[in-house]
Amino acid sequence: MNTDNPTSIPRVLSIAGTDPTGGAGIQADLKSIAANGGYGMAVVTALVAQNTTGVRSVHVPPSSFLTEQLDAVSDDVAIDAVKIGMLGNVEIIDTVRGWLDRARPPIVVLDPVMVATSGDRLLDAEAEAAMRALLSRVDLVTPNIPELAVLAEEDAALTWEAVLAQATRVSAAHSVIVLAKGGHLDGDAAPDALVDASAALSGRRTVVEFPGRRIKTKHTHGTGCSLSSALATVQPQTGNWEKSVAQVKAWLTESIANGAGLHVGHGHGPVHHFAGMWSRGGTVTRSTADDVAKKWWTGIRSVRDGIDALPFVRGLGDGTLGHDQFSWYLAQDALYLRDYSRVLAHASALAATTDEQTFWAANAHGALATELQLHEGWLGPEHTFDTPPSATTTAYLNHLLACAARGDYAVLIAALLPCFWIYDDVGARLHPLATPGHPYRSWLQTYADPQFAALSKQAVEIVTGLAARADIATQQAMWEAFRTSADHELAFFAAPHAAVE
Ligand SMILES: Nc1ncnc2c1ncn2[C@@H]1O[C@H](COP(=O)(O)OP(=O)(O)OP(=O)(O)O)[C@@H](O)[C@H]1O
Ligand SMILES: Cc1ncc(COP(=O)(O)O)c(N)n1
Repeated sequence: MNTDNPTSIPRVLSIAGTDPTGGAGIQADLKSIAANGGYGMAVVTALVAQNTTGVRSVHVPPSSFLTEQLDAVSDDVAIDAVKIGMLGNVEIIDTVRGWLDRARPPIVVLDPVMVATSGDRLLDAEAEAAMRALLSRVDLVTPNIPELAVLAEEDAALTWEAVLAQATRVSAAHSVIVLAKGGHLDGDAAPDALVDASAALSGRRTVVEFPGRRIKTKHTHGTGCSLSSALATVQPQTGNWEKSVAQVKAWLTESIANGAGLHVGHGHGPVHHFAGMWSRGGTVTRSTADDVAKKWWTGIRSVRDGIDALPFVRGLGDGTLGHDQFSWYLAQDALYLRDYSRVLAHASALAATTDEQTFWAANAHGALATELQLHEGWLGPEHTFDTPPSATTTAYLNHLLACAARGDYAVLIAALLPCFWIYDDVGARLHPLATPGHPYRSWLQTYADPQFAALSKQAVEIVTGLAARADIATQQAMWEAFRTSADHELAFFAAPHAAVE
């Protein structure tokens, strides 16, 4: 693993030929790298006029220009892994080998491209020895069955057992890990195997097999390119070739299975590199926590305006609120706080992280130790719970307790949020009105507590952060729970004037 990379996004360079139809070569590599979580870069060895039916011609730029491209990347960018694909001829192989010796990238995967799926040669016959010589500079080589035979200087293996034996000889002769690929086998299986003659794989085994089912499709153009570039991307993330192959094979199998759905070309079409990502993650840019916060806050604007316009809130601000109404409100609020604290404790019990567990537990404690104590100061400790709960108080608490009982953490904390956020917002407007002589001065002054504002901010961050990461259905359920609590907040502030003349 490259410890110099301050992010978890590996910077992966593909050195390969082109495919203007996007299914193989650097075009496939860049898609594979992106699909597997890497930042893709590409240096072109050869421009290939090809499509899904075959190769028409190959243009190889001067090797000095290849050197310039390679140096342009390595002079500037820290490279975490390199994937090497089509090299074409001896001069290109030598140029890339010289650059590998200078740049010394930490991980090198070689797909020894020799013949395209269409049967067209992509490597000069006389370059095969140079390709073998390159093996000592790479960590992993990914030959298909015919390419493995060329590397072994033997005839092509006819059975999977013969493939594994041949791969073992190549691994031993060139001190390289071989990923032997069964894509060219007949039958229902499409196995692959990591073969390391130095037995450095886990359990000191020489061969680790990855069984696979053959998908009935003709759309396998670029599978080798996609596999090798995905491995170069995943290996810096796992640091373990067995894990990397298992992960990449699962991704590639899904991508092969969905290739036909792309309807690209009349021959061997490409694989669908983003099949899994698009179907499960979607292509729409997801909302950030800030976006969710803005959307929810705007969504309850009418509730907030309604609260500001209530005689209770206005009267509390200008001091005209009747004492009976204020006492009635305090008594209901005390009842509310007692169960609200229980629901906060429930959120703490369900929290996925200890930070959030602590946050909700601390607020459960705060609701009793700080807020309820304040009410006792006004009502008298012995009378705090004298009053029966009003229908409004019961309705609000039932909503919170039901969310707790259903046990969905995301929905529960969304339901708890309005009590932080709306209270903090109303308080910010009320506390400057605490002028000397105001009958509720000491009450209004409690709204000025910067600690509560900080807790409210933190609650907003936790809830909207979770909503931003949640799937659409959960996000919708969170919004519903949040909006319902906001409606209960409005009803709660309206209730004193309905109950007391
Ligand atoms: N029909 C298939 N079903 C499932 N997996 C397959 C199929 N064909 C190839 N694979 C897998 O795709 C990867 C590439 O294998 P393959 O042996 O075809 O390499 P390749 O010939 O170098 O590929 P390319 O088509 O790019 O030349 C391997 O993991 C292999 O198991
Ligand atoms: C530039 C380039 N590199 C590699 C391949 C092999 O891929 P496939 O065997 O699937 O055609 C290719 N066709 N073109």
